[in-house]
Amino acid sequence: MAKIIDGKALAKKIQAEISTEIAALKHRYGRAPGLAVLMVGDNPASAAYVKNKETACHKVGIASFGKHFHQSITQAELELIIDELNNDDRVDGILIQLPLPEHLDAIALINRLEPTKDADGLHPNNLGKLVRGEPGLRSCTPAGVMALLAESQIDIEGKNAVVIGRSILVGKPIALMLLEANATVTIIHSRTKNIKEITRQADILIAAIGKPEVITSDMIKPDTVVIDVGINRINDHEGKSRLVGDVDYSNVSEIASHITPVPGGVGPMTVTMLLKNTLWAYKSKFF
Ligand SMILES: NC(=O)C1=CN([C@@H]2O[C@H](COP(=O)(O)OP(=O)(O)OC[C@H]3O[C@@H](n4cnc5c(N)ncnc54)[C@H](OP(=O)(O)O)[C@@H]3O)[C@@H](O)[C@H]2O)C=CC1
Ligand SMILES: Nc1nc(=O)c2c([nH]1)NC[C@@H]1CN(c3ccc(C(=O)N[C@@H](CCC(=O)O)C(=O)O)cc3)C=[N+]21
Repeated sequence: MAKIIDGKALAKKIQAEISTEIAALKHRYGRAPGLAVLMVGDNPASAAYVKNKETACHKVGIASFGKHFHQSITQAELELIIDELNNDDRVDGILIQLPLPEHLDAIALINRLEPTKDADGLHPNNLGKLVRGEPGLRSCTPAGVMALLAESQIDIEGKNAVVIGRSILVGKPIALMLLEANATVTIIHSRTKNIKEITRQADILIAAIGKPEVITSDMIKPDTVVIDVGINRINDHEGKSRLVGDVDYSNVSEIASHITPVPGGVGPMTVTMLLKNTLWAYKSKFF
């Protein structure tokens, strides 16, 4: 049976550290760190996630400048709001909740963010720093995955790491971080052939696909470390809605060496890294 990598527990531990650090710094600097989350429309999954972030901000002492806009907001209106937040000294981090409605150009909005306030690490400046191995704001989910591997004392150097998914938000930055940690990295995507042959070579397998339970136990070799980034809402046999990952947890956990559950794995770490990035941006203003 695989060891369960407990993301909820690690998130709690790191959030307690963040909270202590903020309590000390806010007196010295005269204000708390601030995070603005921009959400457009009412995608229920996004709404739940935004709420989680606000609760977490409140817990650690980060001021929340959350803004929720109607589906019909225009590109120009959002650009103006981003400019205002870029110039607002109380705001250290800004996150644009993705995906945005079709009529909006997400890339143009991300490019407009002040890179030092890009709490999600998606601005080209920050992704460029990641590619070059320079310090900078790192994407939250990938940073959360790396923190989980470190906490579980998983050896990365020289290991075969296979990442399934190549999005800018998750797959690509995870692959780069694993490379930075000296893994031999393979990226699988929807056009990859013979996927199972590749996943069976993995010492570390990261699933970031967005399809429920598609990674099955025949796709991995025994003792693989399995990190499940996927968050999928499905209806079970009784018609009840529940969250599952991209990994068939019950079967894969029989043969993997370590595995992250969904919920309680990568998700809580994403929120925690967002808080950590906001604190980092705040501190870099004063140091
Ligand atoms: N736990 C967390 O904190 C977070 C979880 N998520 C979850 O992670 C998952 C991935 O998110 P995201 O990266 O944004 O999703 P995207 O849809 O942007 O990317 C999915 C990737 O998976 C690839 N893919 C799709 N189907 C297959 C397949 N059958 N075989 C191989 N590759 C495939 C796609 O390939 P191609 O590029 O060729 O289309 C693409 O690169 C989602 O479930 C999302 O909800 C996301 C962010 C944070
Ligand atoms: N710009 C941007 N950055 C993101 O990082 C981003 C985004 N947009 N859009 C949507 C996805 C999705 N995502 C999640 C983060 C945490 C949980 C999370 O906390 N999940 C809990 C469960 C939550 C529940 O029960 O509903 C868990 O897995 O234990 C889920 C999903 C971040 N995303």
